Amino acid sequence: MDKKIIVITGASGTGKTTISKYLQDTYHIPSVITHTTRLPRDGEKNGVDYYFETKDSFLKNHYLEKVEYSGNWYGSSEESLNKTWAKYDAASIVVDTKGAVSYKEKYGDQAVVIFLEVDLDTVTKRLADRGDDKKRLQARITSDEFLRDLQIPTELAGKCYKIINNSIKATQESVNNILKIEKIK
Ligand SMILES: Nc1ncnc2c1ncn2[C@@H]1O[C@H](COP(=O)(O)OP(=O)(O)OP(=O)(O)O)[C@@H](O)[C@H]1O
Ligand SMILES: Nc1nc2c(ncn2[C@@H]2O[C@H](COP(=O)(O)O)[C@@H](O)[C@H]2O)c(=O)[nH]1
Repeated sequence: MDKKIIVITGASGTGKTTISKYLQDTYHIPSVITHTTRLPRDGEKNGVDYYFETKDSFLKNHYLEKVEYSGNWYGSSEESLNKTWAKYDAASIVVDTKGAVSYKEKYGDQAVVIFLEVDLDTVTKRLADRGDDKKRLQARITSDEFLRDLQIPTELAGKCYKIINNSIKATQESVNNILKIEKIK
């Protein structure tokens, strides 16, 4: 079987991490851990949620793609993906839409892109309920990157699955169907 990378994208708070956890828990599809210079949120652990980096240590790694998002750097490495593919046929990764475009361009049909959409009021409430710091939340939801990621980028038009993540149950059903269509599980 061709190795697959399930690229989960969409604006901050649309449920990308929730879906990657669902893939891990239900289908044993592991998530490729990415690197960031942002500080950990309550409960986040180094090597589990992210590799947390300083600005200096971030620059020392080699990335397949890297982006600046709302004032912090994020990057993912080809080496991490290849290590995961050595053990599993499918992996997932959570990235912004710029990262998703990079994966689609590099991996073509091997990259199954899922774009999550939630309306602005709902996503703002979910981020506040998640416990995001009020000042940072305000900066994030007004950032160019957040506003850009509310819509599918033109490069991915017709090349990704869109799920409107209103109900978690319905979203999980949509994910199950995508895995069937893509013959992943
Ligand atoms: N369908 C849903 N209904 C209600 N709450 C949801 C739903 N999906 C996710 N959530 C909640 O919304 C919050 C944001 O979800 P999550 O952290 O998965 O988003 P994200 O896209 O990974 O965000 P970020 O990019 O900022 O890391 C979480 O508290 C999560 O539990
Ligand atoms: N292009 C990439 N985007 C990434 C990567 N790791 C995470 N992300 C995305 O950044 C924003 C902000 O994340 P947060 O955890 O601070 O809320 C979000 O859209 C992530 O999906 C990466 O390596 N490359």
